[in-house]
Amino acid sequence: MDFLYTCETLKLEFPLAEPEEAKFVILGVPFDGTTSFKPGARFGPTLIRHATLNLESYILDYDVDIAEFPIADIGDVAVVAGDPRKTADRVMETIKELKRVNPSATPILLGGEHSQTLGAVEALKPASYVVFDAHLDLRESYEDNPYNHACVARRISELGVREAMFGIRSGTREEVEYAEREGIAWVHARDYDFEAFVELVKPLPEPIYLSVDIDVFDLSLVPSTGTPEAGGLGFWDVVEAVEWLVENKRIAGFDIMEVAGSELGDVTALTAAKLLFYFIGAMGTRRP
Ligand SMILES: N=C(N)NCCCCNCCCN
Ligand SMILES: [Mn+2]
Ligand SMILES: [Mn+2]
Repeated sequence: MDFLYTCETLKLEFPLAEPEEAKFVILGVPFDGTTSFKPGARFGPTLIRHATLNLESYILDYDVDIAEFPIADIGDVAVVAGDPRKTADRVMETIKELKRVNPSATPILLGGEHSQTLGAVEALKPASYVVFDAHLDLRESYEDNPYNHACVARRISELGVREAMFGIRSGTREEVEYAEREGIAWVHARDYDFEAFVELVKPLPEPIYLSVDIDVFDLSLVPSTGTPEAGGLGFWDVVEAVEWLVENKRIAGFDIMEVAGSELGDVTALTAAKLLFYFIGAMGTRRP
């Protein structure tokens, strides 16, 4: 099928399913219009797809081959350069189009700036937002733009979506106060462990939108992300949390955002691609 706002790009190498029949539908969002530190998020989706070429589709610890799952790749959203709100509108429209033809599809966004998660959340209307991120992203506005990536969790919270955040190690006093006022739970990267995660997400209403800002990982794993921060989580920390959510909660959608770089084979994209495979593997083998 044709979507109004997508364009062709490098696709995954798997035998791909049509979006109408797929269980997983990948959509790239190559937007980097509000990046303030390191550039390159516009290359994120292409870098992740390319990085998948390095990976086996068979997942050893699950004994599953994700190439056997119905996965569609509908390409990238045609971005409105420099305008995060208009681009997020296109993300929203694209996901709505998809859900009209395939209500049971799980959309997977590959970014691109975290600002674009807002469009996916607006389309899917989850009850809760679980996010792995170095940053609180709770600013009212940043650099004169309320749709800057540093504001995305604030905009989502204003929609009445419950939030829980993990791996945090950067924010302002105002953001911390906002979280406190609104009852938004967050766990500092220093205090993160699996038990703390389960305790906070267990009571959250479903369905859940799960967002991984790649900068949640220690910067050794994601050196090219736009606003890297030392002291982050390890790879298996996040995989284990994803596995718990997939097993125990209904997932409305998933994303891996803030992947950036300027060279194929970038470490950051390799981290993202591996996480993508684990998410699909875990979802594809969950108990019905
Ligand atoms: N969500 C984000 N990526 N936020 C990062 C915002 C950039 C804050 N730099 C502040 C630097 C002060 N000297
Ligand atoms: Mn971040
Ligand atoms: Mn973020």
